[in-house]
Amino acid sequence: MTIKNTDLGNTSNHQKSSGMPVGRYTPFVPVDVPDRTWPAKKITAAPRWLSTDLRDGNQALIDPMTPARKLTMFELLVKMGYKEIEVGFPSASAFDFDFVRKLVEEDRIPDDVQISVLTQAREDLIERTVQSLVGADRATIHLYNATAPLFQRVVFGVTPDECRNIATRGTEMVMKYAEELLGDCAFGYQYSPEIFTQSNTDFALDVCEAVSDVWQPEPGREIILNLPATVEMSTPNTYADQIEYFSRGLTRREVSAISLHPHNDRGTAVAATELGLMAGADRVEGCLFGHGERTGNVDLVTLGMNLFSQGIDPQISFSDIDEVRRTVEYCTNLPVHPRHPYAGDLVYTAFSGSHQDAIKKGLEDLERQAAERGISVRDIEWEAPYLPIDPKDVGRTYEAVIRVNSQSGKGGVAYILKAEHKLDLPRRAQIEFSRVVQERTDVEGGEMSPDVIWDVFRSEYLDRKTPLELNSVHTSSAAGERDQLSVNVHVDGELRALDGSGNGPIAAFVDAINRLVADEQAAGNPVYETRGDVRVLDYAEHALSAGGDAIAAAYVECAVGDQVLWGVGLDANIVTASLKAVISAINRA
Ligand SMILES: CC(=O)SCCNC(=O)CCNC(=O)[C@H](O)C(C)(C)COP(=O)(O)OP(=O)(O)OC[C@H]1O[C@@H](n2cnc3c(N)ncnc32)[C@H](O)[C@@H]1OP(=O)(O)O
Ligand SMILES: CC(C)C(=O)C(=O)O
Repeated sequence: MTIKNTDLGNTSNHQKSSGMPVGRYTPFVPVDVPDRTWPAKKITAAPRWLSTDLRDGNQALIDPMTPARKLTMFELLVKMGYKEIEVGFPSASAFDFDFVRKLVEEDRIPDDVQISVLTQAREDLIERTVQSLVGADRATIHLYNATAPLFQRVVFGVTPDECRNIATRGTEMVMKYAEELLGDCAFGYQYSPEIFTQSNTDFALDVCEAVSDVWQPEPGREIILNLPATVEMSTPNTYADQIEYFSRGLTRREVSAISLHPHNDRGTAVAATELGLMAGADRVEGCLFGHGERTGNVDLVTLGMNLFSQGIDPQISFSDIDEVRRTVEYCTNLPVHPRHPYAGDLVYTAFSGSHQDAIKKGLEDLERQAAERGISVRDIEWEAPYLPIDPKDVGRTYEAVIRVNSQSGKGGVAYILKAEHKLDLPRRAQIEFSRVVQERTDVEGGEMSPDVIWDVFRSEYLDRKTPLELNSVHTSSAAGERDQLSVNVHVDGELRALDGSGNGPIAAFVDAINRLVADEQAAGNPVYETRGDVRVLDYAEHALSAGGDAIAAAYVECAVGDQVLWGVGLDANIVTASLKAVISAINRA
């Protein structure tokens, strides 16, 4: 045998330069943490969450939320369990200011919820921001300025000392106006060295220490130091290194909450957040479904559900994920992607045959275990192929789990017949019917809905009335004797009385049919000339439901001449169901 050399080029992997201007980009330089400890850590509890849907999420929308939509979003967040909610940038617009006023004046903030508001470090904006909170029982004022060298040079035109000064002066002004205007309000303080990821970590730490010197955190008077990956710069481990480095270097650590605020520029915000938590962060800021500037803030739904799927309570309820999704779509006017983790339309759906087969077996295994242990499936530890969580835990249904198109196999089709119609087809019948479905999907393309699958099944197995249709059945059997059977059958529309005998009613019925064919052939009836003998090869039956008036399903595999086919019969009487199944196979021949 000769083996052809399939090497297409000189390089080992056949790939060629893209020709794209890669030389314009420089790799990120990570902070050096050779003795990092975070890789060995585990996340064992939910962090403190802050939703910034109404601020970072809102500022990035094509159509910022109207006051009514903002209120709907606020109420959703409260209902889900968020206790820290950034409600806006009050100095940005009358809309934002008025919304905060509405929450305060209409007493819409539950006692266990802390709202926060964002401001630049500019005196007029700080004063206006604090004014928006007058009358609030508690609130957090969040101040930011950029510490990254690029921003110092290009945006602000400041030296590092001046940059630090913007932060400390801003903090002083927040304290001044809050003390002047907020009376009894228990106000908290949050500072963000913006573009933390692009800043020198030592410098960001230095600015945060200076800000803390002004705020003077102590027990009962924490400072939140929020370290934004305003732009996600590199692989998630580099963010975790920055967080561990910062956390270790920070003084007054026990009275400082280290907060993560990741964006998703590289598509790894969720991973960066999880590693950041392992690196010691206490708190996470993000948006539902990852709304927010550019590629979005980190997605709070994925983060929360990732915890849930590990057996850790996210302390946020996602039990009606579709309601959460619908509300967010309404408020943001943007759709959630069908493949969005945990919530997308397609994420609890398998089209492909091998996935459907494995899921069907997995769900059956859970049912079997539940029956053996005498408990509900909902109390069984979840373990199912391809499904990281039970769709029912987020209010989705099994019905949507398996859907059928041209990529589907017998498992999916069988699952739908079982889930929707309680029909548990024998394996070879599954294979046969999935071919029938495949022929349809190959011709028509697209998805075949459970209703259409059922129509196809009925017309293929249950609704055929020619050449035979059962009219009535009489059987008699005595111990040790063969069953005697008399049936009235419509044969091509004409009612005929047939008799047969055999070991059991099915054998007796087949005998009756074979006698009919033999008689007609002997009489020279051309219709029966080529009709072969009927033989039963396999048989299965089950009840469709429990109880005395249950319907029985019978499946009979018959050889009709040289064809092998399955027939299906449904009837309240099991004998009638079996005979109908034989007729179903014959009518299909
Ligand atoms: C990463 C983030 O998401 S940060 C939040 C960003 N969100 C928003 O900006 C939404 C709301 N913002 C706004 O509506 C407007 O920016 C306003 C109303 C707050 C301010 O508007 P303007 O006064 O027109 O200023 P503008 O936003 O253009 O800011 C630019 C000026 O502010 C300075 N500035 C920007 N950020 C800050 C800051 N955090 N602290 C102090 N000064 C700042 C800039 O250096 C610049 O100064 P210059 O005019 O002397 O060059
Ligand atoms: C204001 C800060 C926290 C911000 O939104 C960011 O840096 O992305």
